[in-house]
Amino acid sequence: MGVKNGLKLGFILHGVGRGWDSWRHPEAVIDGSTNIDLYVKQAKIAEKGKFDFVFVADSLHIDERSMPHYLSRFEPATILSALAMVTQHIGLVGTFSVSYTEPFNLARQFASLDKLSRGRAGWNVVTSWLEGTAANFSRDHHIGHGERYRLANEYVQVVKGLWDSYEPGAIVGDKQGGVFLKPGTLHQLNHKGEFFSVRGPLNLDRMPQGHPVLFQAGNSDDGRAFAAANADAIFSLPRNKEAAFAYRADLRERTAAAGRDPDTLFVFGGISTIVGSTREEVQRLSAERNSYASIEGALLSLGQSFNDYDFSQHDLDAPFPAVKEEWLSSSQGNVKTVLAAVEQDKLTLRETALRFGKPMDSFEGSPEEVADQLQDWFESGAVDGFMLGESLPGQFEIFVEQVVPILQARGLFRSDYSSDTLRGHLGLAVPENRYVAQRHNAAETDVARKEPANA
Ligand SMILES: Cc1cc2nc3c(=O)[nH]c(=O)nc-3n(C[C@H](O)[C@H](O)[C@H](O)COP(=O)(O)O)c2cc1C
Repeated sequence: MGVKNGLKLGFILHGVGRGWDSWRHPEAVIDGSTNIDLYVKQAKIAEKGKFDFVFVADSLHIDERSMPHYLSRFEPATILSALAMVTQHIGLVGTFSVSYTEPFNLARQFASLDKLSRGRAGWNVVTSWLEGTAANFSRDHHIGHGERYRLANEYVQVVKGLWDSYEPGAIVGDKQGGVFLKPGTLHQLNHKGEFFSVRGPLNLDRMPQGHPVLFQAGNSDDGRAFAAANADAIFSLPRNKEAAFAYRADLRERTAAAGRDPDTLFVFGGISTIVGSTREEVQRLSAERNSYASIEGALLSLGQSFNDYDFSQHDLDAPFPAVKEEWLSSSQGNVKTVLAAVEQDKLTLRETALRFGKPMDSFEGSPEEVADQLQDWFESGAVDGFMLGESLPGQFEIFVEQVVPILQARGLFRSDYSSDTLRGHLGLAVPENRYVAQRHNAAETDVARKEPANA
């Protein structure tokens, strides 16, 4: 099985824990989300397990009701740069919002991270879903949903243009000849569009991966269209295998319709695992995990996608509250999924919170049983890989020690890294610099004109 078609694994670094109540576990590290030792430890475990990447999620607005992990956490580029220095192979993926950054700054940050890590950077492109974010960035209003994705499309074109500012080998440093920069190899972008006006060039030469790997995580219609046009990978939170299969099939169709090879967009299903050596142990661990999930936490978690809506003001056992128009401007894909289920199954608020207001779903069982489920989803085309979150402290290490060797023995997952870059792990080509490509194309057209094919 080639690299490109092999199972792919990422791990989400979630400090104090994923969920509103996870911090109460006796082994949860209270300052975990700003604890460099914990991040280093987990990144090293992921690298020992030959994972493709670790992932640092982000958002830019909090209040007292935010998830504990969100309340105080590392800024992604900073922590990923630190992790680059203590790991050698693993990919380093971080979230950055197009709605609250400038393309020039972001292009520079990721080119820096790619150089620091020698080709391991990945950017999770998000548009930010929380209205309150605007007030942290000198704005009166958050940008509307459709406009956010229009902006995202233009933003990505700008950063890709900036990343191509330098042709490969532009800085020759010829001391004898007195030539530092090869003439004609540094280019201005001169972009003028609906949202951005950026001249360039970027003040950083070509990075090892050409462009970092692009991830995206919005699953609204606009989000999927954006991924199909621009991304190398997309995160999803599948509720079951059928839903995951339908989601990936939809993405593959959209990618082909956008004129791309569907095998170049990987779908990562977000799941966690509970691994035990006996059925009783699995049941005990599962009950332990559930004991750190309160209905209050579930309501807060549900509210997160609805622009942090406070569902606790409604009767838990009454039908789900009347839909508010503004919810669709928030995390639209998640909101539509929840509302469709509410409509179909006539759910009460409590039932909705219990179904959707929880951290990632889990695969549970012995190491072999968990490996079986991963294999089944992968081989039935429901996912290209998994984004693992930790269900209980210590479970990730158990996964690496007990499940990964089974996946390796079955030939599903790499036994060692065969590349040093994230693109290499995923089997993705390094994009050709646009100016070099233009010259290649012009040369080919020239040859074709001089040597017309025999009629
Ligand atoms: C595994 C996973 C990780 C995500 N990480 C982030 C993140 O770090 N920041 C963010 O704003 N959204 C993240 N999202 C996406 C949000 O949950 C949300 O769906 C999205 O921002 C809204 O996009 P949409 O309106 O296109 O659905 C993630 C989603 C998944 C499944």
